[in-house]
Amino acid sequence: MHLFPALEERYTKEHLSAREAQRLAEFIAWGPVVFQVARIMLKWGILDLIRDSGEGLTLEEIVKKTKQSEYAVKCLLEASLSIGILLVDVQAERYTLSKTGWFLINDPATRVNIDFNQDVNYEGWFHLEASLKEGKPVGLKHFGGWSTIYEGLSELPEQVQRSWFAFDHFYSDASFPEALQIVFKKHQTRSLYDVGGNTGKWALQCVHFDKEVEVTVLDLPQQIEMMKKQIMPDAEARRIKGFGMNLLDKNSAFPRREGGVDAIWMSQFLDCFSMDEIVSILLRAREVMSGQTRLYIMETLWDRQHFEPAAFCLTMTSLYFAALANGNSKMYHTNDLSECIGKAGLEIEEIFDGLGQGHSILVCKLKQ
Ligand SMILES: C[S@@+](CC[C@H](N)C(=O)[O-])C[C@H]1O[C@@H](n2cnc3c(N)ncnc32)[C@H](O)[C@@H]1O
Repeated sequence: MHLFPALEERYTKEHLSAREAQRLAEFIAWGPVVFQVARIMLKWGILDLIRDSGEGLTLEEIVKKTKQSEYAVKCLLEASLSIGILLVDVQAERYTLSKTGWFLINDPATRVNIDFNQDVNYEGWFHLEASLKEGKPVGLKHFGGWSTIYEGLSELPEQVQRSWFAFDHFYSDASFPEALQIVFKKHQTRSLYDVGGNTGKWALQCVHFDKEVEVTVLDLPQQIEMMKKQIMPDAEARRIKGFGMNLLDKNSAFPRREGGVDAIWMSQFLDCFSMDEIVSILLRAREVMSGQTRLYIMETLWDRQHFEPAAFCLTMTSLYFAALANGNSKMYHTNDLSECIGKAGLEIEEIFDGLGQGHSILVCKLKQ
């Protein structure tokens, strides 16, 4: 198995002493409440108050400022010491932030992940085991009876939608500026299919970046409706079309365009499907490709991360796909996607790594 160096260093040998390993085992055993304590410390503003205090705060001061009970604050502060997000001065009995506490407040990725896990995943993960056994998102049922989360996206409760979109956009938005350079500067792109284009964010960036390109967003019909509403106010949106289709339906073909299509763009899209489904989608993409067409697959491939925490987030995200999203997809390893690409009669021409929060772009063309 090929891994980028930071992952090879971490995942191939033991780094912990026996004591550290035992502590980590307990950290895992108490994982759900570790998460909840940290989340509440953020939500109630206790971490912010402590950060802004300069010399730290006492229990009494925090009780007064938050107007929560002494019991509640005491439980949270003591647990926060053990979790490692606070430090205490034993003489003055003042609490200050640890480095980890600082990251909880300031790292945007961590904040997005906390909201995503609380609002979208937390209850569903209770059903992870059944989901893995059945290959179905059993954890989705408390939101609705859809077979995948994508069918229900437009109907999810408002807060759940907010956290879902914030998670999705956080990762892809950061990569769009570099991706535009790759799609429009390296190749002549006058027409582009944005497959799984969601709210039309990338499509809008394309029509602003290139004054001639015509974009067609392919997505589920209900998503296309949402997308159209979102892009409507933008004058350049007249060069964006929507095409509603269910790509899980093997008979659902990509639209044919007179003169062919220069680019097919799939960003954070193929991770929504099993490997067999990916092959089927790529085979249908291939039908509308010519020798000039390039297929750009932008994914967060877990093995290609320069920093291990990013790989950690991705292998955990796979379990959102298992329990909530569809029960059969994941954040893939490069080898998995290459296998699908090859089976669909395509080949990888070039790979760009390290975009935004850890995206890679696989540029593919028809197999010679
Ligand atoms: C994770 S989002 C990616 C959004 C966007 N491309 C980005 O990079 O942020 C996946 C998209 O695929 C769409 N999708 C999922 N299943 C689909 C299906 N069976 N047919 C068509 N589109 C689908 C979803 O509606 C959603 O817009």
